[in-house]
Amino acid sequence: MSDFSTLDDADLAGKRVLVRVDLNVPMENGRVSDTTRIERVVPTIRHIADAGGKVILLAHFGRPKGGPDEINSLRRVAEAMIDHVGHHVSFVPHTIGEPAVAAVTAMKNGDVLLLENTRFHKGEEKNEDAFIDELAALGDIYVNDAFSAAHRAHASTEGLARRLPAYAGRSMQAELDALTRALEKPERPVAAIVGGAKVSTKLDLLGNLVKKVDILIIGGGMANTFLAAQGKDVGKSLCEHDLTDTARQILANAGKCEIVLPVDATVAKEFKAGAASRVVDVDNVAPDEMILDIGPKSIDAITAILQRAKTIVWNGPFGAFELKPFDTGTTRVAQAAAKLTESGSLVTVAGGGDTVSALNGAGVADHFTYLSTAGGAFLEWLEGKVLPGVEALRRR
Ligand SMILES: Nc1ncnc2c1ncn2[C@@H]1O[C@H](COP(=O)(O)OP(=O)(O)O)[C@@H](O)[C@H]1O
Ligand SMILES: O=C(OP(=O)(O)O)[C@H](O)COP(=O)(O)O
Repeated sequence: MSDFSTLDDADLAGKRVLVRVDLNVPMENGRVSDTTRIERVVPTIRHIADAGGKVILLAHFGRPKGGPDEINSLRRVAEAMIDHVGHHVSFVPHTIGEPAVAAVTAMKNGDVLLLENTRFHKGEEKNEDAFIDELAALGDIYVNDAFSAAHRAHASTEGLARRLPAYAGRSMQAELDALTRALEKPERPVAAIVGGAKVSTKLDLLGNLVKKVDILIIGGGMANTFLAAQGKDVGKSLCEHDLTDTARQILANAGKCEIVLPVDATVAKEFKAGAASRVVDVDNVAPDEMILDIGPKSIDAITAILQRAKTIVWNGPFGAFELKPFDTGTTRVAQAAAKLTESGSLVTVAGGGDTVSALNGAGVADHFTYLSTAGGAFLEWLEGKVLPGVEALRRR
């Protein structure tokens, strides 16, 4: 980590420290359902607070469209943080402007304050100078502890690092160290598992990923788009029909990489826990049904691949794991991977807010080689891409 200044290099006492964290945590019924991302930033928060700095947390939540909304407010996340941080975490429902300035001005050394969702301002995702200026006015120094958002060149992940003295936080350091250690020279065959729901933002990655891995296993909503690209009727499934051309190109240009798609699926007519479901081959999904998980034949095929792989990298669940029984595919594959890790025959690295939540739910999180907080950022790092949030921290 000699490329970066870290908290060990920073003079923190009395300073207003803007700390970018990733609090884009899974929520169920209005409550944080997995606290991994919160737990991972606690060492940085405590270090700054204990050194007498004022900790001003910046984070995004969800993908709000055009301004503030209650569902994407960080208020409930602030409440969930208090148990973990061991300090009171104040919350102000503003990111910039007079109320944010007033809240920062009232802080004492060692206080922790969370500002409202940075994405409530269009300048965040556009990385606009005017928004960077408003954020920079709230702090003396900047710390980035959000590796999982480092693939975004946004004001709070990239712009601020160019404006203020910038440091890598403890979690940022730990992620880069752990991923480098586990995956710099991976034992082959390497299998990547990519599933989940962020099809449009992750599909493009697969074109490069097939050049890096020996086997690409596609699941979740991502697989539905590939099945549609093969001309199958996926009914009401989560599917990006306008990306089927991209999916077809990825299949056509896979080269030596073996691409594995589900052969069967658990389908239902309703997107809810306990919905009446049936198992069908992927050719037989009815127009009013949606694929909510992979089926037993697919689970067997994937666990057989794990037996011959030496390394797996995994982002994105195989199904809508929050709704039982549609967690079955993810849980069964995760349990098989954990067993092989324990026996020493497989290195298992998984990442992503929901993926980690699913693996925690499956009771295997402690048995994987490494769990990253990052999903998309982890995949981009794996592709060898420059991550803007990491790049901006490098000493110049
Ligand atoms: N077949 C499916 N249909 C609908 N949603 C799905 C399906 N498979 C997976 N998902 C959803 O994908 C979400 C996680 O995707 P994503 O955000 O890409 O993962 P991560 O946060 O780990 O990077 C979960 O909320 C899960 O319910
Ligand atoms: O949850 C995140 O990414 P992930 O789902 O790929 O793990 C990050 O907070 C980035 O969110 P974004 O994909 O809306 O930019």
